Amino acid sequence: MAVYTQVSAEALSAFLARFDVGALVSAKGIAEGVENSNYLVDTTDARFILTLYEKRVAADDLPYFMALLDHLANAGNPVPPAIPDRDGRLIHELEGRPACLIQFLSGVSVTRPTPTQARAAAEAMGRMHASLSGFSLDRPNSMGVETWADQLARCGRDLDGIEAGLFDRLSSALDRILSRWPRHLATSAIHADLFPDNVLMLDDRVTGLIDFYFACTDIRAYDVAVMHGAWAFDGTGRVHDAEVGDALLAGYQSSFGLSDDERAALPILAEGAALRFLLSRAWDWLNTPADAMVTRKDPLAYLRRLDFYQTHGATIFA
Ligand SMILES: Nc1ncnc2c1ncn2[C@@H]1O[C@H](COP(=O)(O)OP(=O)(O)OP(=O)(O)O)[C@@H](O)[C@H]1O
Ligand SMILES: N[C@@H](CCO)C(=O)O
Repeated sequence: MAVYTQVSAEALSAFLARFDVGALVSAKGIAEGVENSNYLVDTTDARFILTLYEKRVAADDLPYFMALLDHLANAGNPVPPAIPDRDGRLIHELEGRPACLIQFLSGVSVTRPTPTQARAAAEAMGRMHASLSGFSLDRPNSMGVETWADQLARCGRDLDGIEAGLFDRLSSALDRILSRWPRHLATSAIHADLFPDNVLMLDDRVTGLIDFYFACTDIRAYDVAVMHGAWAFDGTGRVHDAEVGDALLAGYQSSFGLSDDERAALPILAEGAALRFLLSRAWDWLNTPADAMVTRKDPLAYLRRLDFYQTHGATIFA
């Protein structure tokens, strides 16, 4: 569940009174998501998402995220901008937390994307990248390549409790990735976490790209690599779905495209993306009690992707 901070009806009514959005009708906590507290809020005028930012989202980063969403929404991308209050403010405080009232988008996230849905989602990512060429704000990637050595070190030999030999395997994977990382490729603002649960769809149409709280400046083609790892495998990471992977690349190509250098770098970018999610999941695995309310995500599902990309990356991205 993801409602860490309870909001009283009184506090919510007073909060909504700062906006031109009508009066409170109902508010329900949303179970999905693990990072922030989200509520579905209905008013006499419309439906909204209320997000209270918990500890993983730094309040100082919110202006960047909100500017990015605003830029993308103005360029016609299906992303949910924050609603300004009567004074034009986007970022507020509620129940002691930074909070934003966000446009509600219809659609549901798919759990097992079809090739057609994957193609549509990657097309939407390509259009987003096209819109970001004029976006000038910067945010370093807090989970980027420069952080992986520290993340590996802080997990340390505890990794071997997840799987025997894991620390050594990841140390050599990291060496391999760092020595080949394509630092020369074009950078841009990227989403950096465009998993199926962050894409809302109605049938085969993308109605929303959400959860921009890892967005940052990084190698643009890395966004494609993250998406490939998240979409083109089953949840365990054991089964690679080549049709979905090919559809993703075709969709991205049709709306934005990869240069020859970017395409050639996809295998190592995909290894890096697999290591990034492996490390964050492993840290959470080691530091979240097994009986916590939040479901821990399996780090080994990303070890399997890492192995797959090391063995087959050059072939599948050829
Ligand atoms: N703008 C929106 N319109 C409609 N539904 C939304 C919107 N934003 C979020 N949601 C719903 O709330 C859920 C949680 O949102 P989100 O993924 O942003 O949460 P999070 O806690 O940051 O999660 P994560 O674990 O994915 O980082 C989504 O799965 C979706 O169902
Ligand atoms: N999408 C991430 C969690 C949020 O970053 C994962 O599945 O590990």
